[in-house]
Amino acid sequence: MKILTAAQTREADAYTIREEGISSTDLMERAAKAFTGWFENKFQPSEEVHVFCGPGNNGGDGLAAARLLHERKYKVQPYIVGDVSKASDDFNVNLKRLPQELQPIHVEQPSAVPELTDTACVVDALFGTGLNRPVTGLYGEVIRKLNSSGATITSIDIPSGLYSDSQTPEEGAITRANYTISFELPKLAFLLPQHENFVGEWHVVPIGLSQKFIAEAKSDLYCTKQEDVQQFLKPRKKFSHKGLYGHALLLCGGYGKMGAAVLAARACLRSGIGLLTVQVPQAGYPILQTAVPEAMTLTDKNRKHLSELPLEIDKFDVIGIGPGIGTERVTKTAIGQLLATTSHPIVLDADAINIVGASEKLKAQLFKKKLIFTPHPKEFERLVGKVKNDYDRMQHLREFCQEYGCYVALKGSHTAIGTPEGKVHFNTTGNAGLATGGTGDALTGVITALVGQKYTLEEACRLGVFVHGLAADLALQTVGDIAMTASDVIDHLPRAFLHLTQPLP
Ligand SMILES: NC(=O)C1=CN([C@@H]2O[C@H](COP(=O)(O)OP(=O)(O)OC[C@H]3O[C@@H](n4cnc5c(N)ncnc54)[C@H](OP(=O)(O)O)[C@@H]3O)[C@@H](O)[C@H]2O)[C@@H](O)CC1
Ligand SMILES: [K+]
Repeated sequence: MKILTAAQTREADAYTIREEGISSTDLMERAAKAFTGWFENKFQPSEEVHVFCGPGNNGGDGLAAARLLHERKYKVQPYIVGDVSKASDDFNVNLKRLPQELQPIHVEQPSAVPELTDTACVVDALFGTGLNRPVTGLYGEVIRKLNSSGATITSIDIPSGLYSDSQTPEEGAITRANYTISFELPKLAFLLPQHENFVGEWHVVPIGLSQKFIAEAKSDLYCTKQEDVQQFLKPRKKFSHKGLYGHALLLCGGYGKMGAAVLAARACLRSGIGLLTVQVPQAGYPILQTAVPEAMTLTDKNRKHLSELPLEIDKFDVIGIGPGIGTERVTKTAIGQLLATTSHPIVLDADAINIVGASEKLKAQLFKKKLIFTPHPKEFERLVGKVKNDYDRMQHLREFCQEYGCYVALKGSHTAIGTPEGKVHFNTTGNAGLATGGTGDALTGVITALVGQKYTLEEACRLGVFVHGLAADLALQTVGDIAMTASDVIDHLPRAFLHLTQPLP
């Protein structure tokens, strides 16, 4: 699914109106119906609903929604905030459509906003994608009052004051929504962690914008949805054998961190790899052989740390390296050798990333190799330096991938996958249960397995991150996010793959 800018969304609206020959008022009615459809499923008619409308089409949506909710017997009070002498045409049409008994309160002073109780619902329709400067003055005061009220806030299209696709200036007030109901496509701002407290739980509702326009619109930004990964998921063939599904090598584990190797290995096996060899320091041999009997185990000559590469390294289809390896000198040397001597696709995680990030010499060896990095934000900063905010981080992600010709899965609640072409794919599965040790090791195993099965590096990243998050979402139903462990995620990988191959009810 593509992500468009606010300007492109306006063009999509205009194009749809032209192509379909419908009026902009009808499109607004569709949007308001899509919004109230969601709202009615969430809130009871017994709730009092306060709808705050600004002067543009977002305010027009608010007025239309107020009318529709009133018809469905909600106790609705619309508010018109600020000077609306230059309000949009569709705002004015919907103002006139308000029934006699639904008269709006005009808010010209912040004091006109009533004290709202914790049980009140607020619909925030002050500004949408037409926002063109930071929100200050009366509108800013109103937003601050709503934010501190304790009412449950649902924003129409986007929290008012939040810029859709660039950094909101510090002086601008932004609604802190509990829910955001966005039309047709998500906005880039929803996918960035710094906006979590403004956007709340977000949902996209379709309003029938032109699919032709969206397909042709230029964008490097995407959301990965289930139907996207299902398009390239490879079914298992009937007449197949393990040799067809790749032989992976995992270079993982260190003294006190053999668990990382166990988790990566178990996740790799649960993601369809044909054969798996794990090389661990000597101390890890009995652990691996006992905990993961399906994997072949090689031992390093070093008892505690990764210090060498296997002799027959060429026989492997893919190498995953990093979980639990530490940053000893001998390990740095082994990584230097790996980058210098092999042409394998390599998945680098954890301390493998830290080691590369700390050495200009190693970085110089990254160019034009088949590499996937899976850093969390701190590890990513070790690769690219300090970043200022989430937009800056995304810019660095694109530049790093373009410069080195590699893939980076930057982990977060919407993991962002950068590609050498400068595209970014945001993931849409996963939950807070993943914020626990070992889930990253599991992801390394999953992606390594997919590369081994000849998925392209881009497919392996997108499918790997998606299915790993989906496994966590399925685990959520039985263990919840507080108790979730990396092993729970791995244990749910089979159901996650099943869900993709034969969707469950
Ligand atoms: N197009 C369609 O058919 C459909 C559109 N839809 C809906 O329309 C929304 C976009 O509507 P929109 O383009 O009218 O912009 P919107 O966000 O309401 O605000 C513009 C107004 O705000 C003003 N203003 C801006 N910034 C300001 C500030 N900081 N402080 C104060 N004022 C500020 C600006 O005034 P001006 O800049 O002239 O002062 C102008 O009056 C979109 O999000 C979706 O909800 C759906 O119904 C589907 C069909
Ligand atoms: K809004």
